Amino acid sequence: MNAPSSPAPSANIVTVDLGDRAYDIHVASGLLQQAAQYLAPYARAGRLLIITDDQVSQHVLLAVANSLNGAGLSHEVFILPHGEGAKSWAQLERMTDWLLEHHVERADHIIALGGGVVGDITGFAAHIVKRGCHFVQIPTSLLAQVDSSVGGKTAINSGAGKNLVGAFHQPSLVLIDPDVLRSLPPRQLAAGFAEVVKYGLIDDAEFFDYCERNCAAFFAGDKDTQTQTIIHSVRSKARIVAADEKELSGTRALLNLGHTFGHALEAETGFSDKLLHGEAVAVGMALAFRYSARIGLCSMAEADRVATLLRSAKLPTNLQEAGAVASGQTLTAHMLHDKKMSGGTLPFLLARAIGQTFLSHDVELNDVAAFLDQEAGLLG
Ligand SMILES: NC(=O)c1ccc[n+]([C@@H]2O[C@H](COP(=O)([O-])OP(=O)(O)OC[C@H]3O[C@@H](n4cnc5c(N)ncnc54)[C@H](O)[C@@H]3O)[C@@H](O)[C@H]2O)c1
Ligand SMILES: O=C(O)C(=O)C[C@@H](O)[C@H](O)[C@H](O)COP(=O)(O)O
Ligand SMILES: [Zn+2]
Repeated sequence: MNAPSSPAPSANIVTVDLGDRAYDIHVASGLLQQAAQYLAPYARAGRLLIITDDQVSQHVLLAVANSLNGAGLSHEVFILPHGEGAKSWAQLERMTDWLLEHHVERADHIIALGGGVVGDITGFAAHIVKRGCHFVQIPTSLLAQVDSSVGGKTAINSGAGKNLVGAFHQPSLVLIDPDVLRSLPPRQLAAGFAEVVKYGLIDDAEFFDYCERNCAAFFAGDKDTQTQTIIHSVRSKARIVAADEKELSGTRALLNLGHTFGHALEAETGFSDKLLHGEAVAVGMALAFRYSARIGLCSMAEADRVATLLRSAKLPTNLQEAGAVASGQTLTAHMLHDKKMSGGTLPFLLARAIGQTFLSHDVELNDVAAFLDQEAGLLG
């Protein structure tokens, strides 16, 4: 069901154009105070099931709860522990048991209120409970607002690696209120900015310029800059997802820029708050550009420009800052679990310039390992 919702007068709406699974992303300041207006069509018998985490429940839940209460809608809340460790079989089992105890029905919409962790695991639970129900994304971290809430990649991590058990399952609606970023810790804001910069690096050099010019205002909390940045990012993501929903043609794989390196670093640091996903992606993108320079695809000046912007957002750009100084062989062993692996080879996202990323099928993993040894200072 794609229930109609009357947007707040000032809401910006971006549509993810996926035919009968199309949905809208509403972006507006103060949206959560009006959550009931958007969620009422999804409340079966006047009740909603909300999944959140133990930090978001302290900072954001009240605004949503007040809105629902004011509209006479009841809700039940399931609280995950915060952090990447919650994307686990154990938490998925707890969550699905809870949903079943609360008599979730196939036509129901579960509400994911939180960062990418809450969104990814809730989306996956929605995909499997009763062989598939629906969900609404209310992303509360910058990373979730600009990236994870859009596009329907849902997953948990497995012992073998990142996001290895999951499904494509699109949400029915995405509600983004930039105001909630006020309570987001600065380190988490920076982590989300890495995925923002990614859109510039993929195919939008002009947006990369915008990020350079507006980075200071963004981190100073300028509301207009933050809102425009979020809107531009979700437009990019919606466009790429609509072109290649299930990552079949290579277009959506562009969104994986920096992630082959990044996921290996997250695995090496134990999927913990030692290295956040966005931080791992920042290091991964800097590495992808330096590797592209090493093999003569782009200039080192271009790679330096990427690292400079990431550093000005206080993001790590090398293995030392990531706390993941490991041998090339160790890191490339993690990469063998990458979901892009095909026929025993791993395509890599490389770049000819800022805004000119492409999927290369010619990369030798041994050469990547040698590059990483050099980056780690293990070679002369
Ligand atoms: N599905 C996708 O397309 C996709 C895309 C990118 C990332 N991801 C996944 O998203 C996850 C990372 O997401 P994330 O960076 O949002 O991490 P997260 O969900 O752990 O949230 C970051 C932290 O901020 C807290 N938080 C969130 N919103 C807050 C707010 N408004 N105020 C105060 N605290 C708040 C959370 O409790 C958490 O501690 C990773 O697992 C990554 O793999 C998925
Ligand atoms: O939506 C996509 O497609 C992405 O690749 C977005 C990434 O930022 C995100 O981290 C995604 O989960 C990584 O995809 P995966 O397929 O490698 O798990
Ligand atoms: Zn990512």
